Order: sequence, then C-alpha cells, then structure tokens
Amino acid sequence: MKKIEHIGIAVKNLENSNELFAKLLGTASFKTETVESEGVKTSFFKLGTHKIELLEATNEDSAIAKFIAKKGEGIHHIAFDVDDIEAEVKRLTDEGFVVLNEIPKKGADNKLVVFLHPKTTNGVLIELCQEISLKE
Ligand SMILES: CC[C@@H](C(=O)O)C(=O)SCCNC(=O)CCNC(=O)[C@H](O)C(C)(C)COP(=O)(O)OP(=O)(O)OC[C@H]1O[C@@H](n2cnc3c(N)ncnc32)[C@H](O)[C@@H]1OP(=O)(O)O
Ligand SMILES: [Co+2]
Repeated sequence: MKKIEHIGIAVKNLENSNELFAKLLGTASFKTETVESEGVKTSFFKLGTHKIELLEATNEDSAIAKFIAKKGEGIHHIAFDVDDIEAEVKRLTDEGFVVLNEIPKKGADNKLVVFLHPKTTNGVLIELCQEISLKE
C-alpha cells in the first residue's frame, strides 16, 4: 500500500458538512459526485496529497445510512492507494483478511475500490483504491 488516499466521514447532510469542512480546512470542496451503486453522495477536499471524503446516504439501505443509525456521524473508513488492486486483494486474502468484494468496483473520483470487513481489521473499515487510468 502506498499512502492514505482518503478518510471517509459519514455525514447526515452533505451541504451543511461541506460548509463546515470548508471553514475547518480553509479550502473548498473540489468535487461532488453521486455513486448510486453505493447509495452515496460524496464531496472531496484536498489536504496535500491526502483527501477527506464526506459521504451522505442517498437511500436507507446504504452502508452510510446504516452506519449513522448505529454509530452516528463520524469517521467511516480509511482508504489506501494501491498500484495493483487485484494483487493486493490476493495478498490480503492470503493473509486471512475478509475482502467484501473480490472484484473491484467503480468508486468515486475515478477509482476502482475494494473493501475489507471491519471485523478483520480491528473494527476499522478499510478501502483499497486504484486510479482507473493506471489499469489501462
Ligand atoms: C463512493 C464510493 C467509495 C469511494 O470511492 O470512496 C466509498 O467510500 S463508498 C462507502 C460506502 N460503502 C461501503 O461502506 C461498502 C462497504 N461496506 C459494507 O459492505 C458494509 O457497510 C459492512 C461493513 C459489511 C457492514 O454492513 P452490514 O453487515 O450490513 O451492516 P451492519 O450495520 O449490520 O454492521 C455489521 C457490523 O459491522 C459494523 N460496521 C459497519 N460499518 C462499519 C464501519 N464503517 N466501521 C466499523 N464498523 C462498522 C457494525 O457496527 C456492526 O458491528 P456489530 O454491531 O458489532 O455487529
Ligand atoms: Co471512500
């Protein structure tokens, strides 16, 4: 794994949290994107080479809606940048981690993503992500 790509934060209202994080970080969100397959609306802030991803649920079955109902707003996942997501899936599976989707899926911000179950990673949901252009 190369670096932390982003930290995902579950929020109830993206518009309000966008304003709050813009004030907090002193910089505006550079992108908002809805990923229907994940049931989320996202907003990204850049901090050096890292990002903060705010996530609001778009439906009640979304992982974000369930998370907020159980734990409230807050840090939802940590995403790591990888060069070869399929090789990382194999390496981590061989190490005994539970991969939630072995086939990488399309995430936000031009990435392929894979999640690891938080039960096998000390209660922290881990996302692996790879820039799509590197795959082609
Ligand atoms: C925009 C796309 C992408 C990107 O490009 O960046 C994203 O970031 S999408 C983010 C949203 N999508 C996901 O999170 C997909 C992966 N997550 C899942 O598949 C599920 O959320 C899950 C982790 C398998 C949990 O789902 P489920 O079992 O249906 O939910 P429960 O509410 O029953 O939770 C079971 C258990 O797991 C704990 N949990 C749930 N979410 C988290 C979390 N984010 N961090 C830590 N722990 C989590 C939950 O508290 C339950 O624990 P117990 O109560 O102790 O059983
Ligand atoms: Co994410």
